[in-house]
Amino acid sequence: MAVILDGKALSKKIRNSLKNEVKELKEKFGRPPSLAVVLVGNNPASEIYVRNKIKACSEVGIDSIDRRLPETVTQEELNSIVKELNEDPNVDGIIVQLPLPNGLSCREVVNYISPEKDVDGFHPVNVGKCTLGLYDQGLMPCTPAGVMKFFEEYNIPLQGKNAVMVGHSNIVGKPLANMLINANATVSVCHVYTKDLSHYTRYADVLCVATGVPGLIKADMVKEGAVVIDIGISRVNGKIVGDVDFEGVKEKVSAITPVPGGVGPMTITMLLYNTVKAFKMRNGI
Ligand SMILES: Nc1nc2c(c(=O)[nH]1)N[C@@H](CN(C=O)c1ccc(C(=O)N[C@@H](CCC(=O)O)C(=O)O)cc1)CN2
Ligand SMILES: [Mg+2]
Repeated sequence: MAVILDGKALSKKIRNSLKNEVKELKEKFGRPPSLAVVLVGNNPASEIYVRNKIKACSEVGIDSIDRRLPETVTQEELNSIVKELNEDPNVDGIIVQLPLPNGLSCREVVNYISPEKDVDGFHPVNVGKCTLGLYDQGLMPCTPAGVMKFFEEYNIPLQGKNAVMVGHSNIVGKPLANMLINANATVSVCHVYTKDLSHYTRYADVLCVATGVPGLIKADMVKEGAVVIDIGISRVNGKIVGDVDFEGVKEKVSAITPVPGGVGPMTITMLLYNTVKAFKMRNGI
């Protein structure tokens, strides 16, 4: 029987300890950590994620600033709002919810965020620190950092294991592949152009999948006893599903994340974690 890697339970545990830490920081510094969330336009999924982030902040005592901007905002206006937030001493973390509407460059605006307030870990300075394994010196991207927390919590060894990352996005695939390399796994990165995907996936002791293709990974594509991390989220007939055929694959593997309730909640938990970390780093602790 596979162990179901429970992102809700792990999130609860981390959020409880953050709540205590936030209380102490507030007593010591006179204000709690604060997160600014910038949302452009009205993508319904983004609105839900932003609402969940703000609610999660308030549950642990983190202040939040909700900046809603119309779809018609220009790149210059968006950049200058980020600049304002960079200069606001009472703001510790800044995120720009993705995806942005067509015509706005995500890379340009992310490059405007001060690296020390970049709690998504998307700025090139933080990407560099992630690649170098300098985790304590910067802010690491939330979803990959959340995945690494599963390995820690469930004592899943990585050293010398064959790890396969399916998906090479800047926000998940590339940083997670680097974190796995830093943990001394032997890492292969596959993506939409990979020929014979199952040649790689069948070889994986640890299989991480972040493609957004529902049900891409079937039972015959995974190794017996593997650990499977499903980072995909799609809506199929109103139901939220991952990239892995959970029902089939769970019979064969030693551990697997469900969707929903696996990696998703950890993304928001690590955002809270990074906001507290940014506050502490900005206050010299
Ligand atoms: N600026 C950012 N934009 C985006 C990020 C990000 O980390 N930073 N990641 C995704 C969306 N995302 C957070 O923003 C996110 C996605 C999913 C979940 C989550 O908890 N999923 C639940 C299911 C929730 C549902 O859809 O009902 C789960 O898997 O259990 C949290 C955060 C893209 N944009
Ligand atoms: Mg994410």
